[in-house]
Amino acid sequence: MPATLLDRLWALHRIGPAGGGQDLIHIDRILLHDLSGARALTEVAEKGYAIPNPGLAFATPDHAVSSAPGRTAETFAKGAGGVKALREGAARHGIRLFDLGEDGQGIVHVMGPELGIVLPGLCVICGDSHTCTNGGLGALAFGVGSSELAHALATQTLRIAKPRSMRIRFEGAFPAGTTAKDAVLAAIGRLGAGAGAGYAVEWAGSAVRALPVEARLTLCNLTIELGARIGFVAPDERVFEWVAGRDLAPKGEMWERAVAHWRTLRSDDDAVFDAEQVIDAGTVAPQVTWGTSPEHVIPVDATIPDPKDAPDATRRRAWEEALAYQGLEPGRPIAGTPIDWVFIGSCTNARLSDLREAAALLRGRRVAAGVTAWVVPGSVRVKREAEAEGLDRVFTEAGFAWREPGCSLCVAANGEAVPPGARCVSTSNRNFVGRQGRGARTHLASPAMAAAAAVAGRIVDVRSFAP
Ligand SMILES: CC(C)[C@H](C(=O)O)[C@@H](O)C(=O)O
Ligand code: SF4
Repeated sequence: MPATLLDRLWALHRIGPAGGGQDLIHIDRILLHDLSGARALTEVAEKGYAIPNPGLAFATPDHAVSSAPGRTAETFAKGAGGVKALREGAARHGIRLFDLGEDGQGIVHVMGPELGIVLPGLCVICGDSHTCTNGGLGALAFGVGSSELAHALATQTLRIAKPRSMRIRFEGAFPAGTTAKDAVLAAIGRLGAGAGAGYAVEWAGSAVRALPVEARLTLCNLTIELGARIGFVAPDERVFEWVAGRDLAPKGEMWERAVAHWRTLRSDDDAVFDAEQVIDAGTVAPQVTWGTSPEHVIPVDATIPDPKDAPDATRRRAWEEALAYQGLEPGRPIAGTPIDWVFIGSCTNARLSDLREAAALLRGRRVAAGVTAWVVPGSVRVKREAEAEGLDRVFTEAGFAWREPGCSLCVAANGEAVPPGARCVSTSNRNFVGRQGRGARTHLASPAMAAAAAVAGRIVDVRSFAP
């Protein structure tokens, strides 16, 4: 029987049937952050659970911590309780914590792959919907609730139904100026924000195989915005090279054995998927969202859609509401829309390669008057590596603020927010109503598009900006 990569990953972790159509599966790594991770550790304490394998869990604060230079857990007072619970729970059980100011701290989905906590083929959970990011390394990774986290901490298992399989292939080559962010936004735009519900998505095709590893993390990051909890790319030699030498990656003889195993993690050529989509990579232009769902996305050289053209009444109403919230008029080009803020950050686009792409656009240029522009590196490592290359100076000389690692304006859960009515081009993954602050208007785009917008003071086609 030909097998999909999902079949293989599932078979590697399935312990047996758990009733009700669910399986009991083994969990290899558990990641804990200052919101859901702190809640899970509190639940563990309340229920009196033991954590038999603390070496398989890792913690870091990222969500409700200030990104201001010199920040501590107390800088954002409302977040301090979560950080305290994370610290106390980690210390009590011997779970490794990458704390504020320490090497390794960062957005949980950035630091996990970076430190080799996440490896190809592992089953990874975190109390966070963007855990699917880790699929970029070929891991089976998904978000869970904090009670499930507590259960997994106590038992190293979870009950879950095997999802159906969907393959989305980008065939051909992406044009110049098109990034993984544009590819996944375009897929969500064409297929819809609910298209992946109930599926695990394997991102495949020649254009995906050609993507660098960090771009695959970006691609998988937005799988949840397509409605699928799980997304992955079959791991290949590029991934093994990227993982090699990381702090917790296997070494020596164990490395050789691991790579031999990882090479088996792929779908058979004749595997059959429950659903399959093929997108011509050559048709994907740089994207920008206009509305309040990631599916409200258009190529940057397109016009803002008219609700009259919506495919049904539900979407017509949604489009009208989105345009009203965003303060946009249908039928006008999205390029040229004046902006107030730019945010380069988040688990989508705050790795070193993302900062390099943005910095390449900014050398010798200045942020437009009236635009507030922030870079929030994804982790302490990203920040240090960027500083070693002088990227921080490129950003600050252009007029960007260079801040401390965390989620920051992606979710505005740390006291930082885009002001009401202000328009922000953001490299994050969600443009929901109020996501970046009450009344804030978000336009999702790639790091290069965000940098170009900062310089122009308006939404602009990155292809008209020669580096
Ligand atoms: C706060 C957290 C649980 C949440 C998530 O699950 O994704 C956040 O990270 C987000 O991106 O909205
Ligand atoms: S950066 Fe944004 S999307 Fe990623 S985990 Fe943090 S809040 Fe969620």
